[in-house]
Amino acid sequence: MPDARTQEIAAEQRVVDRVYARLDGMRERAKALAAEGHGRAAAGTLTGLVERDAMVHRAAARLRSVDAEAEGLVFGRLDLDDGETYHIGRLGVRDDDREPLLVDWRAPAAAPFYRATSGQPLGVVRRRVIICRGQRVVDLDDDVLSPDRAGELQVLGEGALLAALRRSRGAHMRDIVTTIQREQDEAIRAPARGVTLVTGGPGTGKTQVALHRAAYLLYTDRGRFTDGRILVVGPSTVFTSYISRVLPSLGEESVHLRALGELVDGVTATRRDPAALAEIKGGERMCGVLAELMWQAPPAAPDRLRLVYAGQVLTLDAADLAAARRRVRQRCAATRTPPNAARPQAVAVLLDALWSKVDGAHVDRGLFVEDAGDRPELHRFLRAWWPPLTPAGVLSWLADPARVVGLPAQAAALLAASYSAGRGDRSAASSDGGRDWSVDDVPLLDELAELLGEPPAAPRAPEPEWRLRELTTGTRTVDDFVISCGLRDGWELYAPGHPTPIAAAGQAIDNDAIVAAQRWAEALILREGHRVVGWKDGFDPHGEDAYKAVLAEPLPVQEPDDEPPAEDRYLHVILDEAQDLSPMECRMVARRAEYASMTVVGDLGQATHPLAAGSWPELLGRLGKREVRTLELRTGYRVPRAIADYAARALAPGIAPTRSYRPGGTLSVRRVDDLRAAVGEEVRRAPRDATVAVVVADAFAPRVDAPGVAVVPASLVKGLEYDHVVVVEPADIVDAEPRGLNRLYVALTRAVAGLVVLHHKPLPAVLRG
Ligand SMILES: Nc1ncnc2c1ncn2[C@@H]1O[C@H](COP(=O)(O)OP(=O)(O)OP(=O)(O)O)[C@@H](O)[C@H]1O
Repeated sequence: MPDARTQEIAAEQRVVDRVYARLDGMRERAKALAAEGHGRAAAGTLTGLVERDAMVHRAAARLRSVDAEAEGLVFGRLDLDDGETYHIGRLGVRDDDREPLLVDWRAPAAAPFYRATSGQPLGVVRRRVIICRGQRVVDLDDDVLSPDRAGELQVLGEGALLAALRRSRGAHMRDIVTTIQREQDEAIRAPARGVTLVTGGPGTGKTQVALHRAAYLLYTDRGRFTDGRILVVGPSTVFTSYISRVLPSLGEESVHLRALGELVDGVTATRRDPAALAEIKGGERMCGVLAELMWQAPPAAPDRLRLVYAGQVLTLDAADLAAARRRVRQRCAATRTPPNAARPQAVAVLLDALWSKVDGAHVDRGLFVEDAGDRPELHRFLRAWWPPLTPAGVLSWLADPARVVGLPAQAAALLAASYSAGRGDRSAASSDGGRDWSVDDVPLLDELAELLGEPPAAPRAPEPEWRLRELTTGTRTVDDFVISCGLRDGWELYAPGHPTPIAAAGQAIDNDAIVAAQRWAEALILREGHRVVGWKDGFDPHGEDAYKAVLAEPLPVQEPDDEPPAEDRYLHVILDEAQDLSPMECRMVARRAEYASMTVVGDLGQATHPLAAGSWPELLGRLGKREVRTLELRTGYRVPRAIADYAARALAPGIAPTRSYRPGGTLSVRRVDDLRAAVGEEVRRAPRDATVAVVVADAFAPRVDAPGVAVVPASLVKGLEYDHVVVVEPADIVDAEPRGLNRLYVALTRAVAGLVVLHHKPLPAVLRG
């Protein structure tokens, strides 16, 4: 006779088997639907159901393939005081009669699984965590909620939580859907609108909350948020790669996950600049530097323009051209025209400047403008003097310190040096590929993209002929389009409301060939946004020799779209490690969050950027967001108590240390003579299947690097965790940058099981004693 526990496991196994059998049925239905092609496109509930089945099936198939080790689809059960029971899983599955077999963990009915305590049972009498390996139930963990245990239970599903915490780290973060804790659940299920700020110390699950929240939002409003409308931003590509499996393991893939260095299309920046440079590039003063820079002459711009007109050689020298460039900028400032849309202004200013060089009152200005404005040599000159600009091209100009306007000389020199020496490419015309941009450059590229405007798709045609050739025969307007055999040879086309012809066909069309003239007029009318539906004879009230009146109707007008293009628009932006954003990075994120609600996640105690905001209101102000609901996570699940207490010595004053839930952990602090040898020894000593990281000051990394040792520069360790961490020479980490102590705090809070601190120099004062 099997014992009670074995029987319970067998009962849960039957439920799990039913769920998988049902999923197989859904797969068959989805396959049949695909085989029928689009024949079943008819709308209706049945189609809706089949679509949903196909979607659930796809998600389930994905869940199974993500991670062979993943806990199964079914992981929980709630027994309620009214006798009802629910099984809870990674997605919702219904049986043939539409009765729920499995409740999605994000559904309201599943909320008590993460919220009920003995003090506040929410109708729950028992919460059960079902532990599966694939499709097999291997264990159960029950919480019986009863009033006499009120106040006793600190965490939900303690057995399952401890088991989860004991599992060794893999290369990727795993989801926590079976063991989400109450305060985490409140943050995950907070309403989507406005700004939700989630704060908490290292290891309190902020990143997990951010990712589970993305999955939650997709569940609650899939119609709105699906197809890449949620953006998750992390600090580095190492970090985004580390967390990249969590959402797929929750069955969700349509979220955009990007590191800060990847927010601008076509750029993948992974390198960070040293603090002094990051401080210059991250400051809002750079907006002014860039706004000045983009109006400067491109490095390859010619400094002389020569044009022969009516036997005269007209020349604009470097000073004339510099003055012309200033005038173009003035004209553009008045109309807020960006440089990439300013070619017409550049043409007009150059023609003005050339006209000022023409000698003789007998020359007609209109004829001069018409002739000179059409000259190929003028347009060749313009292509080099006013080329379309790319953000990458313009940013590279900063390699010349003389171009940096608005920064002290020392900062300008430092900035310029970062773009020379093979970094970047000074040519505006070349493609952006292959440049070694730093993460700190990306907001500058983004800013420039906005300032420069889109380059015109094709070179602008010179001023239309008809505008330059206005007739002086007095005012006439017509009610319809009219082609008229005009005062001069050839045909003229009049448009309703225009006192002068909008086009003249000159000699090119034979006056007798009316059909040819009509075809010519038709093409122009179409360009004006009208369609010709017929021709009729009439008479010209103005008395020209011959005429044809045209019947035309407007082309359907496309309603202007108030909303920006869909691909530019995120509806929710989740920002992890937000404490570290510079003002320029905030501007870059704010552009993407203009139409979005936000979840901002971070820990001021881990702020390492020299320009990091001093408070959350300051950071939210930089993001242009105000209304905010704040949720704080207070319990740490990563760092064992002994290590957390030691790390807290490096915590900035005024910030409360995190209460650690994780048991165990070892800490060792040693002074050694040979750091390299000691590091090697520590790495060899670590358990075979454990993840190990050696964290060192960035500049020190090459000296420790040795075969088999995973050396992580301190600047890249944020957000990551390892079973064992060896922190090498804390004094170097602290001395490397203005917020070195915060950096050290980050490094000391990465270990899940063991922390070893190795030093040769004296320890920083806060760690002594
Ligand atoms: N409810 C939970 N159940 C199981 N594990 C959890 C839970 N909450 C957090 N963890 C684990 O704790 C570790 C830290 O989580 P996470 O990285 O999300 O914390 P964080 O607050 O973002 O940390 P940091 O600020 O250092 O980046 C992870 O291994 C995570 O899986």
